[in-house]
Amino acid sequence: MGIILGAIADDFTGATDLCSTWVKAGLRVVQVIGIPEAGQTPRDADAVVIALKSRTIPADQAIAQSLAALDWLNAQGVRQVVFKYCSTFDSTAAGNIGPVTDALLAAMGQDFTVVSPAFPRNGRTIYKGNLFVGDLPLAESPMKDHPLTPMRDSSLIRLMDAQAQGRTGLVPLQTVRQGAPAIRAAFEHLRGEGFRYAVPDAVEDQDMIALGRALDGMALVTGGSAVAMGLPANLRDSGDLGAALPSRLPRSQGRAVVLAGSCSTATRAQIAHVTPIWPTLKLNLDRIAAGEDIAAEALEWAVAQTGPMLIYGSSDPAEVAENQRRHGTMEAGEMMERTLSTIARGLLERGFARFLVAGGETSGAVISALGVTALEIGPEVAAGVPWCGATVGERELALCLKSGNFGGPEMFTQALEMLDD
Ligand SMILES: Nc1ncnc2c1ncn2[C@@H]1O[C@H](COP(=O)(O)OP(=O)(O)O)[C@@H](O)[C@H]1O
Ligand SMILES: O=C(O)[C@@H](O)C(=O)COP(=O)(O)O
Repeated sequence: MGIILGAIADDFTGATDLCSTWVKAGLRVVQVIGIPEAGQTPRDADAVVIALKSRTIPADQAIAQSLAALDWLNAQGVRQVVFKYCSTFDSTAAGNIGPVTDALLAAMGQDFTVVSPAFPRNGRTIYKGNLFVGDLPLAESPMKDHPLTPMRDSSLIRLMDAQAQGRTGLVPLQTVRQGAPAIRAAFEHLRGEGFRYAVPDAVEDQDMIALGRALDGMALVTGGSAVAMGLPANLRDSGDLGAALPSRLPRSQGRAVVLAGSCSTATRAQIAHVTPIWPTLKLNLDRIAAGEDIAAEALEWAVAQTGPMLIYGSSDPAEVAENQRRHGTMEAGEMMERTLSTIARGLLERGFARFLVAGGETSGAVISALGVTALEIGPEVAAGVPWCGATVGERELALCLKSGNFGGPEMFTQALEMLDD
């Protein structure tokens, strides 16, 4: 039948989140790391998700990478493309969600799309065009202190106005609740009025399902993983899907480590949970910046430990702000990502085979350093966080890429217990 759905994800945790959504909906999904070679086509896949690390890079580079990913997806003959970004609309002041959306629309010859980061199951809801994280508006949530993409406005309409070229209109909850035909009519109305993007309100999964129905035939869809929830049903109706394969836990033997670069409230709670029960090592950014070989020190420490362990850079907002003041915002982030990546590579060489990586940017850096090119999506540890399998050389690895914001406090231990054999 061939690949029907394609997605371009702006980070690696976001890509696995989307893959997991589609696997649960019965699609056969392949996640590829970066843009595959021109002639390289995954077999037996209904959907391919291309994981980029384009969330915080300069907008022109994010556009170029996204357009190259689109070219590859088009060559596979996909019918619909999802541009997957974060359910908390993580973006820098300069973009990249707006500029990439505009570039994809132009390249696809389209003039209208949806903007829907809502993810009700993880507490991301949209009401009157404002994004909420749990009980708090986005700008009052811990996302206001994100190291690279601090979110200081909750209005998706204003955020899009600031980033994108066209106008953004609202599809209110009352309309969404009337179902797919009413949502479609609202899209047509907005489009007729010259709007280029529609933000539909959504507070429950049923809103996402109705929205998914209304998106049947829309060439480009943009948003979080939940916007893609309803899309497989459209394909199933048309009889275009192959038989679903059961997802399975990765078969990997080897030692386990959690590598955390996320500084989110959720990740810091997960770190606090394992600190009394696991060996833990915190990396010091000042020492990294001073050129000390922190990675070598960490590797020596890791091989001397027994059982699962945690190596992390994560700090609270005050320490992150101080590090950024001393070393620069992007520089501090990159130094920590580089160090965690070097450690990951060293651990792989020392027989570690189970890696849980906390943080989207961090996962991008670590997975690339491990030489992983594709992921097989397995069962979920928490909503949006699946275990994944990957082959590197002759080795089978188990990888869990955890979005900074996802998972309860016990998630690290729960994840590794799932693999115990
Ligand atoms: N102590 C620290 N000081 C400054 N930046 C840090 C520190 N620890 C980690 N970082 C950086 O913060 C960023 C966290 O982003 P990310 O990995 O995407 O996490 P999340 O999934 O929570 O968004 C990374 O670039 C990481 O290197
Ligand atoms: O949509 C989401 O929240 C996630 O899929 C996501 O994009 C994760 O990004 P990070 O929080 O930076 O890991």
